[in-house]
Amino acid sequence: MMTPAPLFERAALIGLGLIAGSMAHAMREGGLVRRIAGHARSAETRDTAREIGLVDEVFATAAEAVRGADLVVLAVPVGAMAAVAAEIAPHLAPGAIVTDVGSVKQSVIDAVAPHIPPGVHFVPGHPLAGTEHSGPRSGFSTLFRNRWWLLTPLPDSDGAAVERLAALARGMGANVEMMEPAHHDLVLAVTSHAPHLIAYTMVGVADHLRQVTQSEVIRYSAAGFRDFTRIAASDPTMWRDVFLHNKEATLDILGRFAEELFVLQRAIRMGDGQQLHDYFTRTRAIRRGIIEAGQDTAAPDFGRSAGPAA
Ligand SMILES: NC(=O)c1ccc[n+]([C@@H]2O[C@H](COP(=O)([O-])OP(=O)(O)OC[C@H]3O[C@@H](n4cnc5c(N)ncnc54)[C@H](O)[C@@H]3O)[C@@H](O)[C@H]2O)c1
Ligand SMILES: O=C(O)C(=O)C[C@]1(C(=O)O)C=C[C@@H](O)C=C1
Repeated sequence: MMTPAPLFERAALIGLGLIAGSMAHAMREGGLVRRIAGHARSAETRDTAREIGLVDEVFATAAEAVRGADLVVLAVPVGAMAAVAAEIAPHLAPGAIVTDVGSVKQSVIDAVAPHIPPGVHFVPGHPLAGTEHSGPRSGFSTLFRNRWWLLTPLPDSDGAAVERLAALARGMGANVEMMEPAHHDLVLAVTSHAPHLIAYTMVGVADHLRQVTQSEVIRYSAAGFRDFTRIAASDPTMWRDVFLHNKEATLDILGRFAEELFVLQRAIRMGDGQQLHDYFTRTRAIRRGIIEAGQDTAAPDFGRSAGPAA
């Protein structure tokens, strides 16, 4: 059988961490891109990338990496997108597709779009897949399998560029959907950003209790809390940037969360077992609905946390 032609001739991955690394593995495995160039700021990351053969060529500057690329992927923390876009702008090839994988969309669009020259297509995106690990050794080819890859094209985005990028995401095993950037940021504030902040907080509370009681609180943690510790081990720079760049939506959701928490707190104080039971019955149905719809993307066989450690 003939192997289909690659979708892109030359990809440039800017930032060689979990997401770029996983893309490199998946693009190679699927024969989706002919050559892959990469840029990392630190010499240590560049050396590691060369040592493990993560990409075909490694460059010390983003400007060099994007030269001649028909696909450019910005895979740096959200707060670094503007500076990277400004640096690469004069070096982008005409007709190139620029995308990003940032966890927040509107602020990335505001930061990147003004730098994109005419004739270059910017199509923002976000793979809903990750682990608590980071760095060039943490990527693995199955990360995106059966996960969503949301694209948030701009009103004037080129349809053919959007479709080519969607084909790339599908080639890596993802399911592609289009979404408005502001809606994306609200949805992710509920499903990802606020939960991460809650996990960080719970682990902080347990650590504080450990200090106050001088006891091994965390050592005896049960499964539920262990899941919190996994999430709370996620990259500090990435998550600092997510909260600073999805401020309004996250604060809105945290406000709603606090209201619900007070309702349950009151039910416990009042001994209102019926209210607690009704609430938990409703949330159990939501989880069961997700599983019945085949959307349990948290299952281990979808690669969540299954990748190598950083
Ligand atoms: N980790 C996840 O679960 C996940 C999931 C989906 C999307 N994302 C998004 O993907 C992007 C990358 O995240 P990751 O998990 O791969 O992080 P990572 O920490 O594994 O990799 C990021 C890389 O970017 C580099 N970097 C930082 N600032 C830079 C700069 N100014 N110039 C060049 N390189 C720079 C870092 O040194 C690092 O190598 C982020 O925007 C994040 O929001 C992450
Ligand atoms: O599994 C994890 O470690 C994740 O938290 C991945 C996760 C998520 O919240 O689902 C984290 C951030 C992203 O932008 C996308 C995916």
